[in-house]
Amino acid sequence: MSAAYPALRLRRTRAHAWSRRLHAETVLTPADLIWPLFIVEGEGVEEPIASLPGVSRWSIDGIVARAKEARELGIPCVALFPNTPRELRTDDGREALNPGNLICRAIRALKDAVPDVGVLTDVALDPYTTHGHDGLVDAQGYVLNDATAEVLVGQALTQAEAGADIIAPSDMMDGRVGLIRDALEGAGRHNVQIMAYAAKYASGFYGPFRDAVGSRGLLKGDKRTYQMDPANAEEALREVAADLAEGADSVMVKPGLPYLDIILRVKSEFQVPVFAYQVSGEYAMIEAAAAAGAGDRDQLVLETLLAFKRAGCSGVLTYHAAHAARLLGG
Ligand SMILES: NCc1[nH]cc(CCC(=O)O)c1CC(=O)O
Ligand SMILES: [Mg+2]
Repeated sequence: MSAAYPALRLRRTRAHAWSRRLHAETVLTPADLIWPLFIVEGEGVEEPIASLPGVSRWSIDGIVARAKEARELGIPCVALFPNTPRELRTDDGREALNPGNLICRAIRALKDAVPDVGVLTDVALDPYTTHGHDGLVDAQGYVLNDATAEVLVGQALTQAEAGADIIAPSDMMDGRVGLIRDALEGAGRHNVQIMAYAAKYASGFYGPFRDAVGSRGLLKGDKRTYQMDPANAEEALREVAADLAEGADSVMVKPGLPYLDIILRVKSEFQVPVFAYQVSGEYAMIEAAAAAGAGDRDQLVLETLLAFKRAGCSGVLTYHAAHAARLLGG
């Protein structure tokens, strides 16, 4: 028997609900959530995504409705991902630069109808290319860094001109954050933020997302020459340091749960706003577990989201955002 016992009873503060609330070290609120939304052409369209049960692609009117729902629920920001029509996808992804493309029309509609909800946009070419890669590929299929970064600058400016509040480069090219920051400053867009997908891993958890944006069947090979090796943690700190030095306002770790150690290390090393992306495969895993009766859905959702807060995140991108906000009384 320990000498401290019975004076030390850690169970004492857990004995009542009011006391557990009083002693909670971390809180999760709707304000911690960013809601990713998939856009499709048309009017009044909702297309359910089979590998992402409960998540749909919406035409722009539906996206506006979701953003109004976000505002009601206290969710501060939505993230947009277009499913570009197949005939507009090219080897060079040039549709990304079209000011009238699907995502730009959605941004304008949102900033017009729901200006007080933040709009985050993904910068990468994969929803626009015929090969499904995030950048330009050479004859050997290698994704070119500097040539891609140049196009991404144009994509970022196009989104910013349409009204995007947060530019989120998810491509993992070296140097692109600095180039995008310079271009935004040059265009007078001083208050457009950059949330860098700084530590983004070559993950098996992105499958349902690629269905959602329509790139899965197109993707040639994998993304291991630009996304990070899951074996590496120190390299994630270098990635974060580089993006911060280049002007990122916040950094992201992606996927989420398998990389909680990275979140913790990034937060302790840099003391900057860190976000996690609880990605599509993680969402699907929770839904599958709940459907199989392996766990209670609501509890799994709130417990995993709270874990990101505990690890040091300022917020989380999650497909469960609306559901979680409702559970939290938003
Ligand atoms: N640049 C593309 C991008 N932006 C966000 C995700 C994944 C998000 C998810 O799985 O929910 C991906 C997929 C990828 O890198 O292949
Ligand atoms: Mg980098």
